[in-house]
Formats: sequence, C-alpha cells, structure tokens
Amino acid sequence: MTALTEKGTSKFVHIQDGELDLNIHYNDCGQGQETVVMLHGSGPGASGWANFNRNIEPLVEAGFRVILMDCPGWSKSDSIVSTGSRSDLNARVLKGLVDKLDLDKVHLLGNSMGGHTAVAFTLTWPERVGKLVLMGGGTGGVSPFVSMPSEGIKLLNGLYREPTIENLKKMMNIFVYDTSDLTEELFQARLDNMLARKDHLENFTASLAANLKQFPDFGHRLGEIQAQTLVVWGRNDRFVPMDTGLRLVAGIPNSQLHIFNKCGHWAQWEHADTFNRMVLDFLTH
Ligand SMILES: O=C(O)/C=C/C(=O)/C=C/C=C(\O)C(=O)O
Repeated sequence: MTALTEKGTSKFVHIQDGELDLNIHYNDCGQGQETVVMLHGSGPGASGWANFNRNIEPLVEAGFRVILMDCPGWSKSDSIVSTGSRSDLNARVLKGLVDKLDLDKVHLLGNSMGGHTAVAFTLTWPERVGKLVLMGGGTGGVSPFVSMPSEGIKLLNGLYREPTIENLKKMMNIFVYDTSDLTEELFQARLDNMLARKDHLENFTASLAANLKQFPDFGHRLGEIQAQTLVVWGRNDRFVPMDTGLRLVAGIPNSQLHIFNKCGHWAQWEHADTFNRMVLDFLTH
C-alpha cells in the first residue's frame, strides 16, 4: 500500500444547513465497504490527522474507509463562534458530511470532544450509526471525584487565550502519561497549526465567553443508545476524568469499558498498537 499522507487525502466539502454555511475539511483514506469516521478533540491546533496519525493505516489495511473530519473551528475548516452545544453543532456538520458522501451508516470513533460529538450524532440520527468507540469523552457533566474544570482543561483554555510555546508545553506535558515521546518537533508542529489559524483561537475563547458549557451532559439520555459501544480511557487522564467513562458504561446498555494504566488523555496515541488491535477486534466481531 502506498503511504497515506495528509496532503494526499485532503478534501473539502461545503455544508449548508439552516444558518450553517461552512467549508469543512476532511481526509478520506482507503476504500472499504465500511466507513469509520474519526473525530478529534478540542485542543488548540488539533485536527483529525494530528489526533489519529497512529490509527489510520491499521484500519485502512484491514479494509475500512477512514474519514477524518475537522470540526468547524479547527484546522482547515471554517471558523465559527459556538454559542450553544458544540457537541450538537459538530454532529450537524457530520450529518452534512455523511449525506454529501452518500454514506448510509458509519462507525464513529471520537476522541474527547469527538466522543461528545459522536454521542450527540447517535442520539439524533441513530439509524446512521454502526458501532461507537469513545475515548476520553462522550458526555459533558461534572465529576463527583475531580474538581472541574480539570487542571488539563484549565491549561487548554489558557493556551487558547495565550498561545505561546511555554503554555503549549505546560498543556502537552500533562496531556500524556509518558512525556518522552513529546519531541521539540511535535511541539513546534502543533504550535504552527495553532498560530496558522488565530481566528480559530479567538473564536474558541469567544465561544466560552458566550457559553461556558460547550459540551452538555447527555447522562439522562445515554440509555437511548442502542449501538455497540467501546469506551476507552486512560487511568491518568487529567483532562476528562476517568469516572466519565464509568458514567458512560453505566448509561449505554450495549457498552464495555477498557482502562489503560499509565495513560493520559490520548489513549489512541499513547497505546496505539493495543488500541488499534482492540478497535479492529471490536469493529469486526
Ligand atoms: O472539555 C471537554 O470535555 C473536552 C476536551 C477536549 O476535547 C480536549 C481535547 C484535547 C485533544 O485531544 C487535543 O488533541 O488537543
């Protein structure tokens, strides 16, 4: 298989739905019968490619088409100020994308905000969802154990307000459990991504000022989800506490939870090999 590249798989789609009128960037990888849509987290400079670069090829090689959608306000997608539920806003954009691509049913794999988005989409369009993989996200709401906003989210919001390399390092150093993989090159690439779109940074801060609760608590509706669901968490997650994973698995009837020890907020990256094997097993059985 020729190596997949961000540039070689980069595409745009125009989504128009009510007041939404947005150019949305996505990467389209592989050609399988079944499609997995990967949804990234809400950190500054995040993108589908940045979040999932260790997970795309194994799924494509196993015969899946993989779509990475960049949510409005991230990467090369148009910017937006979100004054309501960002989880539902992203879900509407995702609906526009799967309609445009003529995809009847997709599996959703979401990281953090991507997990919130996947749940919002499933609650509104359940017939369009195959299986769900939720990592470090799936619903907002408070933790009974951890003071919120968590230390990670405080650093993330601070980085949006003051996008410096120092603040980026502070955030990334508690993002993962083992920081030895965080190279200067990785920090620089992420900083470049952030600074390339100052409008995204300003709009995220404006969104928080308009509505601090961008990700609503879906706890009371989780029982409606019929999709087979794999919940994955890092025991050392300092952004979205692990008990959110317990709430998800308690609420979603057909769900299971895997907790990685020695793992922060990026299970798909920190434990990529095991994560990929587990996801493939889950999607194919
Ligand atoms: O506040 C929440 O519930 C969600 C937070 C995030 O989505 C944070 C995600 C950070 C990343 O995954 C990233 O790559 O920046």
